[in-house]
Amino acid sequence: MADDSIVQRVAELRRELHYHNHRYYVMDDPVISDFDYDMLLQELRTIEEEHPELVTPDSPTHRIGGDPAEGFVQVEHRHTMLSLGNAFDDESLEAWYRRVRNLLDDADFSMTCELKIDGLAVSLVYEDGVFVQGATRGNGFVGENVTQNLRTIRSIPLVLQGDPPPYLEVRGEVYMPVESFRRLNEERAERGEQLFANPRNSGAGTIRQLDPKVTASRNMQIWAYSLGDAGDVPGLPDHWEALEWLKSLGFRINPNNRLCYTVEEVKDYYREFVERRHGLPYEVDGVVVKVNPFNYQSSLGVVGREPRWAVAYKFPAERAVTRLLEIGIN
Ligand SMILES: NC(=O)c1c(N)nc(OC2CCCC2)nc1O[C@@H]1CCC[C@@H]1O
Repeated sequence: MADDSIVQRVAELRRELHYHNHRYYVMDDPVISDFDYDMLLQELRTIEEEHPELVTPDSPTHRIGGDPAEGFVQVEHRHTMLSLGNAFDDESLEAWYRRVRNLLDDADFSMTCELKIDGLAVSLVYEDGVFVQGATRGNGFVGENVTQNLRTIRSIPLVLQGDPPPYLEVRGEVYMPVESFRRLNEERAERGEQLFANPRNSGAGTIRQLDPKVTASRNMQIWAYSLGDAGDVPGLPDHWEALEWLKSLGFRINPNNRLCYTVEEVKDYYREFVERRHGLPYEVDGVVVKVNPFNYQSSLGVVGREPRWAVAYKFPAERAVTRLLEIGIN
């Protein structure tokens, strides 16, 4: 049985490694060298090998899980994962805005504008601050349990910082960065294998791999974009505060999110990213506009599976050839 000093050292190493993992993979701002990080990880691995009774599932040494799964177990989402209605031009965005204002008796309200990441929506469940279950969106009600694969994504925290509630669900979009997609296709071309059509397909395929080692070998990332349900965390007045709070817990929140107070500001944000979208290291297919205050979200409610309080303002479609040339495939 390990003596107290070993148990203390293991707890200290885990705290340090989760912190440095957060600095490197979530903040992209490491404070120690890769070498020093690896030394800490190796020290923990050595102790865990000598004292297997100390190993815990949330240990930073266990990001790349066990054996390949036979298939995926289904998971029912505690709160339905909603879809988004689309707007394709300023008129339909303004029509959405007017409908919302009418339903809110002409109240003023702020809106969050977020880039619509072109990836795979996932649900992350944490109990007592520890990552316990990850699932794909599926049909919105039932998804696939892909916990082992999501654990390999370094920007998904295994242990939360701050003071999380006993149960917390967070939603995010998992994606393959464009550069990783290009490199993956280069390797596949060299091996004469079939190429992936785009980062979204290769990302979706990677998350639905049966073998977590394959997922771990591809540089998948996540942007967290909402709570599972605003009701899970009483005391947060609106979505913008919820995103700030999620960031304080250790989630990776997109720095381009913007709080807007008028539909003109929303249009400015949209036009800014029509220009900037191809300079981003990940694919986006529009802007998600959300009514910010939670009380307004709940009074607006949901129609079918689409919230009245959100809309996806899509970027104009592009000629596929131009796109392939732009990301360097010709
Ligand atoms: N893809 C995204 O970046 C994104 C986002 N930034 N924010 C949301 O908010 C949800 C919450 C209520 C309805 C949509 N959804 C997103 O993606 C959705 C998930 C399922 C279908 C879309 O991909």
